Amino acid sequence: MRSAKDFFAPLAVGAPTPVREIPARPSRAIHFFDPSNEKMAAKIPAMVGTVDVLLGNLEDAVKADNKVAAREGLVRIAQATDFGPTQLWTRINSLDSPWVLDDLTTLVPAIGEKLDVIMVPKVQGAEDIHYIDRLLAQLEAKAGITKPILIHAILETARGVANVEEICGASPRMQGLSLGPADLAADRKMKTTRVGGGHPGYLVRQDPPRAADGTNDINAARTTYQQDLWHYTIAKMVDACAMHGIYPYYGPFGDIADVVACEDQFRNAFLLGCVGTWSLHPKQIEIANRVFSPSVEDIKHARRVVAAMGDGTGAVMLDGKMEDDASLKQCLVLVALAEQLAAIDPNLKATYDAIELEEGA
Ligand SMILES: CC(C)(COP(=O)(O)OP(=O)(O)OC[C@H]1O[C@@H](n2cnc3c(N)ncnc32)[C@H](O)[C@@H]1OP(=O)(O)O)[C@@H](O)C(=O)NCCC(=O)NCCSC(=O)C[C@](C)(O)C(=O)O
Ligand SMILES: [Mg+2]
Repeated sequence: MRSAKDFFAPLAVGAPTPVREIPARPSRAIHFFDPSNEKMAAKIPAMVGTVDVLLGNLEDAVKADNKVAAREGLVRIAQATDFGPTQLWTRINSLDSPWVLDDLTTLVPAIGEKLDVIMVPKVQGAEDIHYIDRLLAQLEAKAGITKPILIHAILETARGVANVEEICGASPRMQGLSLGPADLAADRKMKTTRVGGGHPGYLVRQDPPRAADGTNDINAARTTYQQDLWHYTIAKMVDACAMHGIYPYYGPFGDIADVVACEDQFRNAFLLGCVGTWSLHPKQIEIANRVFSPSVEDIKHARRVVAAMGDGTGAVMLDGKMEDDASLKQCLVLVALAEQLAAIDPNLKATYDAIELEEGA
């Protein structure tokens, strides 16, 4: 374990000083593209400004034969594109793969100044983060990179989930975590065959009604309630991230056609504390942007509570409900998020500004 006083010292002579706080940059949708897919790659420059994060994916979903083309394609796109307010991330290959070392030694010197975050798949424990942390520092120092590249870990093994707290606290570069439901399901030996989302077999059934003779009528029709397979893991991620001042994200929803269930999963994650999710197809960006932006109703209510609470102490009644310091703090989370998003999204700013006008009228 590093001494607390050394935690924020660079891990290589000449590497940039680690950040003390992870910037709260909007990242409602992390949009995945395969830089070796020419049709997809051609669409990326025009997507700048329409999505918070563009992520060049080098790992799974890129064919083994295309790994080099994907890496080189990402370098070309990054060098040729002005990303403006949109962040550029990449997902490198896993640490045990034959490609990851070349991913890092190619990307950092070529586009290190443009890369905001490197997503590391299949992280098992703090040792994986320590390895990337030191290597990035060496590469940054060699290339003269001026701002540290941040690290995002995907939780997609049982060991990773068990070690989630030490992963979050392993480096000042840690930006956040995403759920990797497909690999995680396989590693845990869950009996599912999907990429994220629910399952009709994972349910709770209503108790049987009483029959006339006082016994349970187990043949009566009973409602079933589908449960969320991912609740435990997401909640665990959210706590670990909050504890370390970094950001939790949902992850992929593979049923691209089912936009309704996708929205439900995204909203569950938003309500539980996640700041964003992945988008695998352009149609998921709009869903993510909408779901991970506080609604007009929530902001209206939050601003009323802030106004009613005055100096922030005590308790007041609003619409028949008690509001106090703790509900005020929840409202301030929403108000702060709305302000961050309005700063980069003019449509949202206009929507939130209109609430103020309505209130002032
Ligand atoms: C699902 C696929 C195959 C459907 O691709 P398609 O071409 O069949 O779809 P489409 O509806 O026909 O596409 C319409 C248009 O949109 C384009 N397009 C389509 N997708 C994109 C995109 N992402 N970005 C930019 N453009 C895109 C596509 O090229 C096409 O262009 P066109 O109109 O000119 O013909 C395709 O969208 C895709 O490959 N998406 C990315 C998949 C991906 O990155 N998967 C890895 C992340 S999930 C994961 O790794 C799991 C995890 C965490 O590891 C774990 O749980 O363990
Ligand atoms: Mg995976």
